Amino acid sequence: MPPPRRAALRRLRDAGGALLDQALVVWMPGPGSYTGEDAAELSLHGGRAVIEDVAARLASLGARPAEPGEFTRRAFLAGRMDLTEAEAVADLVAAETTAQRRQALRQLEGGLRALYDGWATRLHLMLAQAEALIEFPDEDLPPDEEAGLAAAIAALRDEVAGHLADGRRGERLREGLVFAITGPPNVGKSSLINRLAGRDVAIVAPAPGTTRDVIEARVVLGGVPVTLLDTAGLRATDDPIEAEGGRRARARAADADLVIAVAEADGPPPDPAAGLRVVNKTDLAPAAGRQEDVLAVSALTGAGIDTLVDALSARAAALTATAGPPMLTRARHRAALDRLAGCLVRATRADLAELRAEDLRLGLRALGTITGAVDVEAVLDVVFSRFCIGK
Ligand SMILES: Nc1nc2c(ncn2[C@@H]2O[C@H](COP(=O)(O)OP(=O)(O)OP(=O)(O)O)[C@@H](O)[C@H]2O)c(=O)[nH]1
Ligand SMILES: [K+]
Ligand SMILES: [Mg+2]
Repeated sequence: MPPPRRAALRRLRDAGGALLDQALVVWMPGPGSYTGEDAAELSLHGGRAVIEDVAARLASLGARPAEPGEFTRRAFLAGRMDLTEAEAVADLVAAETTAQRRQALRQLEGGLRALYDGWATRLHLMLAQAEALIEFPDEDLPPDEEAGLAAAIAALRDEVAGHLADGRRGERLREGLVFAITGPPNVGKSSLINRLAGRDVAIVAPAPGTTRDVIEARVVLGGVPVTLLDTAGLRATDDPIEAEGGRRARARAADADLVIAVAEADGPPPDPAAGLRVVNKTDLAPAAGRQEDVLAVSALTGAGIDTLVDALSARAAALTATAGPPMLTRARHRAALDRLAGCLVRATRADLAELRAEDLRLGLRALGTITGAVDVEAVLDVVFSRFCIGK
């Protein structure tokens, strides 16, 4: 082995002494390693045979391949990170865009951990106070103890509520957004998705009712991964296949983060209820695009497409803007914080001091499941099963 944390070139050999590869070898003794345990890293020439033969030799020496997320799981169990930081590792590995990478790194650096640990410290303090008020109701506690506790619980209740009311911006950035293109048949929805995706994802044809299935294209807008959906044109129809297309279009649009309603330049205007309104085919009727808050484009000539991309990028950025305090990034966190918020609301209204203390205790438990401070076994498999193998 080379000296600790120094890369050195070494010859790797099989059981009979035959050369397997030349490799860079790094030896990282615990506890100062990623998992806290002794670890060695081999940088091999990447060929399949090299990797298989070296892996077989390592297996014959007693090693086995890691489970998904096993290295990070061990790092968590060794106390080198909390669960929010472990999840940030998975997010960092999966990050497709700069904004996602930044959010993951911020969480890996302990942004969420600091916030939640701070809340846990305050809850512990409140719980101690609440219990003191049960144990020694008439003794020499300062007279404003009761009022101070009530104010502290109310303040945390409001902070948690504020953190939850973030428009799901952190989760949206982590998961990516969905923008659905909708409108009547033949207005050029498929032509538009092909323009925005920069490739031929959807069939374009002069006949109305061409698109039936929902067609997806992944793009990056404003640093955010966005799945664009092209949908069937909506109209009354006797054709059961087209009707099913319409049903799918409505269902997907209902779940989308943004609905882009498209209309034709010489037809009725786009749906006023949509998040973004576009008039297409302005090459045929140029005056039609001059309505307020409607973007005029031509999927055929490309006119106005840059402005549309800018508008979509601005929406994507606004839906995921994560300035200020660290953002909630996962449904798992949101579920636990919803429980905490409920406990705090009950604690502020509790008639009995004993019930108030119990609500604070339950709130602390809910918070602890996020960082991994309590109930660890129950959440570990959920967290680490989502990792890629090798991390
Ligand atoms: N002149 C002109 N024609 C366009 C424009 N955009 C699309 N078209 C044409 O309009 C017709 C319908 O386009 P599609 O993209 O298939 O329209 P769609 O809304 O997806 O249609 P359905 O899937 O049937 O609802 C095709 O013949 C296109 O070539 C445009 O900006 N200008
Ligand atoms: K069509
Ligand atoms: Mg279409």
